[in-house]
Amino acid sequence: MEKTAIEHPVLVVMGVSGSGKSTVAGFLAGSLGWELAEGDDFHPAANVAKMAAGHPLTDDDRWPWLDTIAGWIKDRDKLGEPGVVTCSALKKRYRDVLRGPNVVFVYLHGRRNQIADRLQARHGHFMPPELLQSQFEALEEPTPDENVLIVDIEGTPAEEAHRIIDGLGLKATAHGENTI
Ligand SMILES: Nc1ncnc2c1ncn2[C@@H]1O[C@H](COP(=O)(O)OP(=O)(O)OP(=O)(O)O)[C@@H](O)[C@H]1O
Ligand SMILES: O=C(O)[C@H](O)[C@@H](O)[C@H](O)[C@H](O)CO
Repeated sequence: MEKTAIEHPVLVVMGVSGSGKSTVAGFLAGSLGWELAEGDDFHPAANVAKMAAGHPLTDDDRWPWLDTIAGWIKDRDKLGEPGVVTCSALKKRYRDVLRGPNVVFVYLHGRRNQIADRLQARHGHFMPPELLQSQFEALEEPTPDENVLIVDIEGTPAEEAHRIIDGLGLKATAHGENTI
């Protein structure tokens, strides 16, 4: 996509479980000095329990969660502040809930095997690696008309964040921990 001309963008870092949303969003928000929200924190407890028990969420499980994230995005807009939020946003109709004048999607694209390896190596997270198959089944990749930057999940998280900042024509302003 073109470099963003939006004055206060909210970057929605999206992709299947294990694509690196939380990790990369941390570097992005840290480097840009922008507010960060973790989409997983907006899930009702029942959703987390369901996933932890090995069951994929349904559309009905996801609508209230998406509404909450959309609310966070709108609040940033009202404040005239940029931000970064993680959200799997797997289907086009989920992204329709999140879309807005200030929203730019950043899709972390990777091969299934590569992501499966990362999930196998990840510990202490409620999401079981076995749900990756269902995540790919639900996935409708964003198309170029969706105001999206597509990023391959190659290199270190800091390198990925650097490519995103560059690709969107943004400027890293902050220095310190978790910056690029
Ligand atoms: N660029 C990278 N290179 C190597 N490992 C990475 C990279 N990005 C993320 N990881 C690792 O891959 C695993 C998955 O990343 P992360 O938890 O950020 O994904 P996620 O998309 O937020 O997953 P979920 O949706 O399940 O919360 C983590 O263990 C993380 O440390
Ligand atoms: O839409 C979904 O199925 C969920 O949002 C999942 O993607 C989880 O939230 C996440 O992957 C686990 O951290």
